[in-house]
Amino acid sequence: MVAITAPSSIEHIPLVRCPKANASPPAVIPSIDLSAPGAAAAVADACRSLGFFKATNHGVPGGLADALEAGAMAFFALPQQEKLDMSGPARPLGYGSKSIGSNGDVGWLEYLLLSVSSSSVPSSALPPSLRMALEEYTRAVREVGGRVMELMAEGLGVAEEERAVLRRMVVGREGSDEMVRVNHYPPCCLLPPGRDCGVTGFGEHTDPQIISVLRSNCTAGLQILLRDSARWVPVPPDPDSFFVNVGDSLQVLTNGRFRSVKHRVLAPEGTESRLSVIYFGGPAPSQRIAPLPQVMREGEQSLYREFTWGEYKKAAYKTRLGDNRLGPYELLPAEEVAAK
Ligand SMILES: O=C(O)CCC(=O)C(=O)O
Ligand SMILES: [Fe+2]
Repeated sequence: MVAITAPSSIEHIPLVRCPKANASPPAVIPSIDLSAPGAAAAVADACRSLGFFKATNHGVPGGLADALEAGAMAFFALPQQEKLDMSGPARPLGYGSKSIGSNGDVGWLEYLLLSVSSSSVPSSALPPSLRMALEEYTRAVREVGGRVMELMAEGLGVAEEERAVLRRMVVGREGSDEMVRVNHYPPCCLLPPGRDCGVTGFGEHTDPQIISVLRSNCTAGLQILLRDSARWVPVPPDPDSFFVNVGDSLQVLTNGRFRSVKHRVLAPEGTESRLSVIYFGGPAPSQRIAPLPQVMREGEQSLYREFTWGEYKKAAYKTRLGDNRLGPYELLPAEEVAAK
């Protein structure tokens, strides 16, 4: 079973501007049919080049996401105080509005950040229908994450009997650190439309975990950074598919073969809200994060000083969203790591 728990100031701070990404060919985002032969190679290619791809044919019934979306929109429509009373202010878990983390990052959004535990009984006071929808959805999406991690291992050339090496760090592992985040970006009309800047919904960052699996409604806003050309491109929404992000920890576990993807969200300017739900797959706090022996070539040096997930998470909570959180752990100058 999947249990969702939400422990406990909401701050109103000035908003920041987000450049609109240049229009670019939509085909730039790889779309991978998870059930097709060759999926493992396509996943590895996408994780090497972009750290990001769209996953189709994932087996999760659309009804689960629809139920969650309905429950989440009903929750976000409640008066502010009720939302806070139900889930507590985000510290970092709980209900947050405009402020992300505790280091001054702000965005045009409200959100619920919840931990997912495989054993504990849900203690959150969220409306039961929302909690149930979250649990069902998370159970299904975690499996997608697990399958993708197996494909990643296969695409990295890990021997068949060890292909569960990444999946086992997260899925079904006692004490693993899985979280789910529901982001609601109401339409923002603070800036006149047609300018080359909008309002930041969620500032640029990489996700610190191993993997993130995102699903949104039909409202656009997500952008990713193409590392090679240093260009931000919009990700056209697709509610029937999932978007997979490589997280910082996976970058280290693969000794830089896979690269975590910088991404951000521009607040919607039309009449429709954006609603996204992200499953974050993190390992147990004691998990050592260092290049996997299964992927290292003979004599290959680690590019990173090793750390535990608990240490990295703690450090991440002390930094700003856009900081290079892996920087302090790099053993080679950043340019050399980027050139690898
Ligand atoms: O809402 C989105 O589309 C992305 C949000 C995000 O990157 C995050 O919650 O880490
Ligand atoms: Fe993110």
